[in-house]
Amino acid sequence: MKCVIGIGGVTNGGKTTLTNRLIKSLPNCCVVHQDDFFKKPDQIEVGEDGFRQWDVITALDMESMVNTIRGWTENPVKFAHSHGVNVSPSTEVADPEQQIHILIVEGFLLYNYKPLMDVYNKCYYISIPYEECKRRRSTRQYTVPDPPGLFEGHVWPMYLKHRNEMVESCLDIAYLDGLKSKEDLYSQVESDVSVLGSSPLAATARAQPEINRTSHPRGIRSRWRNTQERVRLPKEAPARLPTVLVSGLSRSSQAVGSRRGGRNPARDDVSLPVRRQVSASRVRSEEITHGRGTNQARHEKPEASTQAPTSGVKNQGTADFLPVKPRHQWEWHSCHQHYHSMVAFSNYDLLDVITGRKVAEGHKASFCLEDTSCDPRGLGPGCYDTYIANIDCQWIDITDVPMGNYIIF
Ligand SMILES: Nc1ncnc2c1ncn2[C@@H]1O[C@H](COP(=O)(O)OP(=O)(O)O)[C@@H](O)[C@H]1O
Ligand SMILES: NC(=O)c1ccc[n+]([C@@H]2O[C@H](COP(=O)(O)O)[C@@H](O)[C@H]2O)c1
Repeated sequence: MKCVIGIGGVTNGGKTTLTNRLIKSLPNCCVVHQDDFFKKPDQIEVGEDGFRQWDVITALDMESMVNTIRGWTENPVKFAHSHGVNVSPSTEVADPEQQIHILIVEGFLLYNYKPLMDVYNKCYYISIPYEECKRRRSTRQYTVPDPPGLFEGHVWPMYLKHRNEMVESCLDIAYLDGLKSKEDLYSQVESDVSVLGSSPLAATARAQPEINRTSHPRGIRSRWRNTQERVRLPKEAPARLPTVLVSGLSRSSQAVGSRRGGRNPARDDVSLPVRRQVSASRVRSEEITHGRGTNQARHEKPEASTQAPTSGVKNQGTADFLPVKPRHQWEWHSCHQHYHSMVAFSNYDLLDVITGRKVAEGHKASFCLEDTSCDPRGLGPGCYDTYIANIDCQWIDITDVPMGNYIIF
């Protein structure tokens, strides 16, 4: 029986500490650290904000990480041997399917990479508040030290962005409060894991004294994904789908494309990211024009509003990024004074910079996505489209938002 446990969470939340404690007590337990898959500094892009973009998925060699996890899935005993992990003697001889094998995958961006989403039998996510995170981070030495302002300007905004995306992905995640003591966090996870020991498949593992089988609250068992299912990983590295880059921040869209001009049988599967950070720019109180009064009309600009910043959308993939709707179905938007080929491309909300709480909601922004630089049909590979900030109807109503520091997501 194989079981993959994800220990995800904010930087310095205590992921490594918890993982190290677990591997000491769990039988036949291997670990994959996401940090080991960071690309070299010269391969990390520098954003418009001047910071190296360490906290985005493209800073990591995720294909290599998937391959490593696949290696464990295919032969956990061999994997354990090659990683210096002792396996219990009975495991050496018995049918591997009748033994417990655990893999802990630990990292800050575990649940934002589609090929890995189905891999976990159990997902944990550790959070700590902004001030504590900043404090812990200030004492940490990474291979490349943090330049001044990186935490506030890049690390934390990216954490909020990815956490929001993760929440929207509806993965079944158990949230852990990283302010709890190290021992409390360990006990909480260990009591979940001990459920494994009571599974009929784990009969042989029951004899192992190092699993402390504490009683567990009702219902926890059902929160485990079926560990008898085989861990699913893509057979090959994911195809290079059209990927779009917005304002220097990239994330794979889940779009399936075709060669330019060709038929695209999967067009209706094109699912665009509905939420995208357009910039980590801070909306300072003095930048917000405050006026009272409400204005609920959908396309009427309220007295107090802030405008979404300019966003550039670039197709970084190798296939076309095409609208789902044919041209005759595109809608004329009088507010923007142009046609829209897709209803909802992005959604800008205003979040409190520290708590990440949504304080004001922008409406869904639709786009027509035509090449600014190349051909006027969709976005070809390497082409981009720009939506400048002064295009109307990209505002967020901040009439009822108190003065403060916010991020537009
Ligand atoms: N539960 C906890 N309470 C207080 N400090 C903790 C806790 N867990 C970890 N730490 C401390 O926080 C720092 C970061 O921990 P680490 O496990 O390396 O975090 P991560 O792997 O999530 O980046 C370390 O100094 C560690 O000792
Ligand atoms: N390991 C490295 O090479 C390296 C370099 C620069 C920054 N980082 C930082 O590592 C963090 C993720 O790791 P932790 O979750 O262990 O803190 C990211 O926030 C990133 O900024 C790592």
